[in-house]
Amino acid sequence: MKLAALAEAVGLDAGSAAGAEVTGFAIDHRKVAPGNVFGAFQGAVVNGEDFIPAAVSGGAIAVVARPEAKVEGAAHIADPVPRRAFARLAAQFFQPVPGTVVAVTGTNGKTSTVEMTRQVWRMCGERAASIGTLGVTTPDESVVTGLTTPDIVTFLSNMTGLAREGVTHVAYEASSHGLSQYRNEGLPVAAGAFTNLSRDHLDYHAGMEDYFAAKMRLFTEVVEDGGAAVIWADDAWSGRAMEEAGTRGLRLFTVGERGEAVRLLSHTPGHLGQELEVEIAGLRKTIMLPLIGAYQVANALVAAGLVLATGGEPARILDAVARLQPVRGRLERAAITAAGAPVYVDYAHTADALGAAIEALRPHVEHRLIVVFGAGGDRDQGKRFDMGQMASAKADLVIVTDDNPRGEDPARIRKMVLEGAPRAREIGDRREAIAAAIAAAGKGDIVLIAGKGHEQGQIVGSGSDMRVLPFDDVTVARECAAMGGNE
Ligand SMILES: CC(=O)N[C@H]1[C@@H](OP(=O)(O)OP(=O)(O)OC[C@H]2O[C@@H](n3ccc(=O)[nH]c3=O)[C@H](O)[C@@H]2O)O[C@H](CO)[C@@H](O)[C@@H]1O[C@H](C)C(=O)N[C@@H](C)C(=O)N[C@H](CCC(=O)O)C(=O)O
Ligand SMILES: Nc1ncnc2c1ncn2[C@@H]1O[C@H](COP(=O)(O)OP(=O)(O)OP(=O)(O)O)[C@@H](O)[C@H]1O
Ligand SMILES: N[C@H](CCC[C@H](N)C(=O)O)C(=O)O
Ligand SMILES: [Mg+2]
Repeated sequence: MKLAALAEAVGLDAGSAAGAEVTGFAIDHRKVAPGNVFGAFQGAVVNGEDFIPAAVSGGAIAVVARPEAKVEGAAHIADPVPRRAFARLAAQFFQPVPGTVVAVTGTNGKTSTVEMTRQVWRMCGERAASIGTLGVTTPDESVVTGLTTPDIVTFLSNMTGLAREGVTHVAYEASSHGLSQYRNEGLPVAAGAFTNLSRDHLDYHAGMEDYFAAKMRLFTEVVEDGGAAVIWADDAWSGRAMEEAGTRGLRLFTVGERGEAVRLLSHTPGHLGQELEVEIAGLRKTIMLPLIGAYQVANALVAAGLVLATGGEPARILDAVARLQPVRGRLERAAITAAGAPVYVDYAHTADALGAAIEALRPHVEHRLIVVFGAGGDRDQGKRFDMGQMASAKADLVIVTDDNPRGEDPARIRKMVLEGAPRAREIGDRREAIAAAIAAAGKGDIVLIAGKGHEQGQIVGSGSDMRVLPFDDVTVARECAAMGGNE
């Protein structure tokens, strides 16, 4: 493919490299191959512009960079927002892509929603995939990727790979990091969904407004013209999200008790799931959702909204929602203790999520709800106090432990959590904390182990000292439950 053709399609000037043949795209100079276009971006750690000479010696024919960057020996495709220009240009190269692509943003519920969207599509007969924290899940396999949102080159090449495998429908997770770094876009996105907004990632974003603005790029820039916005209507930020989508002229699909496209009329928690009365595009039906917790209703219905917005049939969508399978590490029932107390593992790692996970279990608790959790190191510190406070307000026994301390002193992280939960027990070692919770649980109690969900390791140290110690909450819960005994 000639660079001129790719550039013209997105209104960029290929300059001296117009006639050159493009062989690929790279954002890391170490990955540049002859004939590649290099994206030089100012990053959080280093300035990619410093690697322009190395990229050119590696064979880059053109460099997408700010107008003020210095490029010699290759064409300079100058743009004040180089990450965006690069995404648009690269998307011209990575073809074909699946015909129906949707994205989900929000503080909590993205992974669950993309996974449920994939399931609903599959049950409606489509070849569907999802991309997010759990990796890439296709009709044939599931591949763990490590990051929720990969870099733009990996993202677009994954999309092309999926299209070549015959996947026609993809739901992907658009994190605020991914959105603010233009890591997941360029290709036509038919619909975007917003689940909710609450405090997280304020180590990276300047404040809640900045965090919200990053998420809103999904509606203001990423979704294609004439596309749809699916919005959970019952969140404090929903009104503003609707305004943003409305200003852009997107087709609005609101979901929830206040939703119009997908309205939740009632939900009654049962032992193994919940009865939902739902109205979707005028069709009213009562279904059994085979999952517990109000938050899973929200995610299931936003998934239904996405399928509806991309042409799904209401009756088939509701049948599919009634057959949804649990999402790994989201209120996953891991074990039953010797005393008969169920143990759940959940990925709640914000105060809001912790509240939602505890509330999900509350209707099933006869006696006490025991929660074990910690907070991640080298991440938003302000959420720690809030998480402590939420847990102590809503649970009966709180045990504060470690969760990926990374480069921080774990005792200091726990102290910050404990400031919000002064009556909590502190047990740093996560296995011991889980064992203590399980030993303390009697008949009628429920244990919730929060924060790690599907994660397979405890991340300790940073930089060259970083290690991932194998750790799986579900396995540890089972081992501790099998040991039996009360404290
Ligand atoms: C803070 C952050 O998000 N950093 C991400 C970001 O880095 P950056 O652009 O700021 O990169 P940088 O390291 O400063 O480098 C700047 C540029 O120079 C280039 N470079 C760098 C070094 C070199 O030798 N040569 C070179 O060319 C880099 O490729 C980059 O383009 O872009 C990189 C490539 O796209 C990401 O791998 C990296 O994620 C790091 C590893 C990370 O830990 N990110 C986490 C916080 C994250 O993004 N998490 C969210 C989940 C959040 C949620 O679920 O809510 C996610 O979406 O995964
Ligand atoms: N709709 C929701 N409302 C409130 N809390 C939720 C909702 N959905 C999920 N949660 C909570 O958030 C946790 C994480 O859910 P999920 O993995 O789907 O979210 P995510 O947005 O992908 O998270 P991450 O930002 O880490 O990728 C769940 O385990 C649950 O505790
Ligand atoms: N157990 C985890 C959850 C992190 C979720 C991730 N999406 C993020 O905040 O980047 C931690 O705090 O380390
Ligand atoms: Mg996720």
